[in-house]
Amino acid sequence: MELTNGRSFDKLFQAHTLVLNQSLSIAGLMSLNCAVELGIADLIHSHGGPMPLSELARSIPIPPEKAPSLRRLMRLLASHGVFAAEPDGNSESETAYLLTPFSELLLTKGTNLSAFIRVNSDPAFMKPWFHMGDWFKRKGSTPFEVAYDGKCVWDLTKQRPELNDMFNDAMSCETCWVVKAMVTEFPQFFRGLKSLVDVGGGTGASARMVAEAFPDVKCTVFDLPHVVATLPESKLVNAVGGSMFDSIPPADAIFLKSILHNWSDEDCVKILKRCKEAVPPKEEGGKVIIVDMVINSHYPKITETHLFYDICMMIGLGGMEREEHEWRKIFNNAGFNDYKFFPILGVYSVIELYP
Ligand SMILES: C[S@@+](CC[C@H](N)C(=O)[O-])C[C@H]1O[C@@H](n2cnc3c(N)ncnc32)[C@H](O)[C@@H]1O
Ligand SMILES: O=c1cc(-c2ccc(O)cc2)oc2c(O)c(O)ccc12
Repeated sequence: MELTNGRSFDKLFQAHTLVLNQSLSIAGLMSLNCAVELGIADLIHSHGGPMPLSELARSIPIPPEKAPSLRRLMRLLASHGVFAAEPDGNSESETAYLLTPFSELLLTKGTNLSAFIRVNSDPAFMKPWFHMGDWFKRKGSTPFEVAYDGKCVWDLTKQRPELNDMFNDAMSCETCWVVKAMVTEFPQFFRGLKSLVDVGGGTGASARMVAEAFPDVKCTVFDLPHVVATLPESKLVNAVGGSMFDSIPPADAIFLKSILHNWSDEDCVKILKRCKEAVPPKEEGGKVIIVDMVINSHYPKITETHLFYDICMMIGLGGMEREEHEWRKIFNNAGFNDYKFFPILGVYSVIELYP
């Protein structure tokens, strides 16, 4: 038959479902962003137990006629595991909502990932996605640069402080979460160090966490001058402005989290050469600690996240996510022949390079 082209009707409708599903996947991200804007996770948390929809509607608060829309929003979010839904014990027709491990990561108290959701659903940061097709047909640059008249992320954030703050807050909330896990569960990476420089350390979140957990380690955050200029005075960490392509302040260890995936292979080699100049030899405890992604195919959700990030790096920064053999090539080209991969932090691996 013409329509099925030899395929079963079921197969055809599975494909049809996938096309419709993918073409509306924005509903997932933007509904999540809406939940962040409305502070729904905090409201359920303050309620202290399963929260009936009507109470949630009153606490946001929303006009009564929007309650059915809130029910639809919560139904989608619950189907994605953001919240859990159960029948309300006091009313047959109502549903009550609870937090899940996902929405616990949205609570403002503590380390939360709300700023990360906000940046990825912000119109200014979404704009480059609309220029992807156009960019493919041209030479050079990135979709971000096509969207912003040749400006890269760092040019735009330098020019627009509100975007600088939004980007840095997003990076730092996510990093706090990861580095907190690292210092508590894997302290061996930092033990014995006398000094550490967090290169591209943004708001200094990682450096502060390491300094708090290891008071003997002198911690420095090194980033572009316009980023370092926004940091408050701190007794805990030094802040140094500059470019990692020029020179990096010396230390026992250089820490690079979510830096190298922003850059091309050639730029990564340049950065790592500067890192090598900044640390003492392995025998004296020198090392570079990288926290970044290594594409693998062990867990489908992790692999999918790596591939999403890879495209995000392509549109935003001209960077990429890499497989282990691609990382090895970069390390060797930068003069590091001794390194170890530790796939221990979910989507992230820790990689130690020894000079
Ligand atoms: C994706 S963010 C990562 C921030 C932080 N390491 C984290 O994981 O949250 C990249 C950082 O690199 C910084 N950066 C960009 N170009 C740089 C350069 N040439 N020298 C130093 N830092 C740079 C940016 O300002 C930004 O803070
Ligand atoms: O999660 C992100 C998002 C970006 C990003 C998104 C959209 C743009 O137009 C530019 C950048 O950049 C990131 C990044 O550089 C990083 O190292 C980690 C996460 C993200």
